[in-house]
Amino acid sequence: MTIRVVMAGATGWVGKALIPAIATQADMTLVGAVSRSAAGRDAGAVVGGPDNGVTVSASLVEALATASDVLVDYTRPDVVKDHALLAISRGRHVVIGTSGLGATDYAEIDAAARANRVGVLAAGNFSITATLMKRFALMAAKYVPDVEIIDYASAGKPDAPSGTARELAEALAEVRQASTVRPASEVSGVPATRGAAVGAGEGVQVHALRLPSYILSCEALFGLPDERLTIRHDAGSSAAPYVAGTLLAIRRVQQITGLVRGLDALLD
Ligand SMILES: NC(=O)C1=CN([C@@H]2O[C@H](COP(=O)(O)OP(=O)(O)OC[C@H]3O[C@@H](n4cnc5c(N)ncnc54)[C@H](O)[C@@H]3O)[C@@H](O)[C@H]2O)C=CC1
Ligand SMILES: O=C(O)C1=N[C@H](C(=O)O)C[C@H](O)C1
Repeated sequence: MTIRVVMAGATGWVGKALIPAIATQADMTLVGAVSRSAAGRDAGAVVGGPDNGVTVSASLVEALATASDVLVDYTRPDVVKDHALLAISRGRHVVIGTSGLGATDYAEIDAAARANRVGVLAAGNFSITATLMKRFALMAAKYVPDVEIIDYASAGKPDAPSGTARELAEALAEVRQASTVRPASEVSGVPATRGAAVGAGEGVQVHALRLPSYILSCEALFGLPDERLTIRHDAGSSAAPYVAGTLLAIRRVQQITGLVRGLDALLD
């Protein structure tokens, strides 16, 4: 049966790439789209393609009045959690691309999804190579106890750390061995320059840079005496890398109950 998809953030950078991609998939159909600025217009036309017969809604509540299976959210950090909880309460599965949420938010979303017997698939980064970076970093953490993350993004990015860095830090914090580095709390000077510990336990230090010219890059640095390993991902300037991973998530989320975090969970 065709998967009926609602896209929130339809006219955004990622939404504009996803809507035409969904239209070319034989096993899914766009049945709803949300954008306040484009409300009332045809969703295909607002992203620069042919009409697709879907009228853009001004709110998610409005879009969910039509029957659907999966909500895909690429909106804003201050919007995504309410969207996810609303869709879950209406029995929809949810694919979360939007950044800004952390372990505590995801625990709440997981509980709501289990209570409503739906699936949620959230990934800080739906690109294949960013997912491989996470997988390789988790492998390295088995052998190297000391790791820190540098998160590079554009000057105007509204959240820090990025979804990519946050998911990576939280995953590494779960598997890391005890650090050999002097704790930031025992450093004199300006301890905040040591970054923020993200994740459970001692966490992983994350350093978020925000500067013009960056798009999004993420680096996991592992140090041992006299040697160092850097695992780095660089995103380019188009949203193309996130399309295939999001389509995969749309296909798989209906087989899940509760939350799965990270595209790596879907790769063999
Ligand atoms: N997980 C991943 O692989 C990726 C995640 N992202 C994240 O996805 C989010 C969106 O990224 P972009 O598309 O670049 O942002 P964008 O700013 O280009 O698009 C966001 C869209 O959401 C709309 N929006 C805001 N509030 C809304 C609401 N209440 N209801 C409906 N629509 C609303 C905005 O008007 C805008 O059109 C960001 O948090 C970004 O960090 C971006 C790229 C990849
Ligand atoms: O805001 C962005 O642009 C991006 N955000 C995602 C994040 O927060 O990790 C990832 C993507 O590469 C671009």
